[in-house]
Amino acid sequence: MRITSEVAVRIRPLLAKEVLHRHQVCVRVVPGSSQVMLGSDRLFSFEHAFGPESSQDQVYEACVRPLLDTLLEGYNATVFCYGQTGSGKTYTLEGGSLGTIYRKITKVFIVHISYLELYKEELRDLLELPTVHKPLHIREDNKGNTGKHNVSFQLMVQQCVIRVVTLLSLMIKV
Ligand SMILES: Nc1ncnc2c1ncn2[C@@H]1O[C@H](COP(=O)(O)OP(=O)(O)OP(=O)(O)O)[C@@H](O)[C@H]1O
Repeated sequence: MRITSEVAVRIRPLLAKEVLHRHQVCVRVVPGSSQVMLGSDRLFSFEHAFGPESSQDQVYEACVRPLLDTLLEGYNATVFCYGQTGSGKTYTLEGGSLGTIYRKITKVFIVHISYLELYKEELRDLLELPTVHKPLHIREDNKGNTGKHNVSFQLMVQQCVIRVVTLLSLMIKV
């Protein structure tokens, strides 16, 4: 099996409260490149680098759209957001009035979507109403596989992302 991956970094704009507290921007995209400069002398390279002015569409076109084509060729694809709290993961997936993941919805088919967050050791169902908190547990079976109920956790996360991406591809092709 051949696995390829691309890493993109996105720098979000300062929030109003950060501006109010006179926080300073300490990282910037090197113009015309996919590198970011931390401070004045620490350079990091990525496959894609998006500055604070980047739009949801730009991120979508560069990072998600190409996966849909490979998905239709039969490959698996995963979009994974990683970052400290408040760094913009949710915004990138859902942000604005319609986010990267949802903005292409023009027609709805029968779809099954799982949307999970793994924070430290805690699993949260992000589609659950905020008023209904049902803790999910990661369990280990007698073979040492971790999972939620009988489903391999890794497989489950992979499947839910694939389902979302499949949904997007359906929506884009209609
Ligand atoms: N690219 C962006 N442009 C404008 N605002 C943004 C951007 N990215 C994030 N924000 C804003 O920053 C705040 C924090 O973002 P967000 O909630 O997406 O972070 P998060 O990484 O999902 O945090 P957590 O891990 O705590 O859920 C929000 O108010 C969001 O609207």
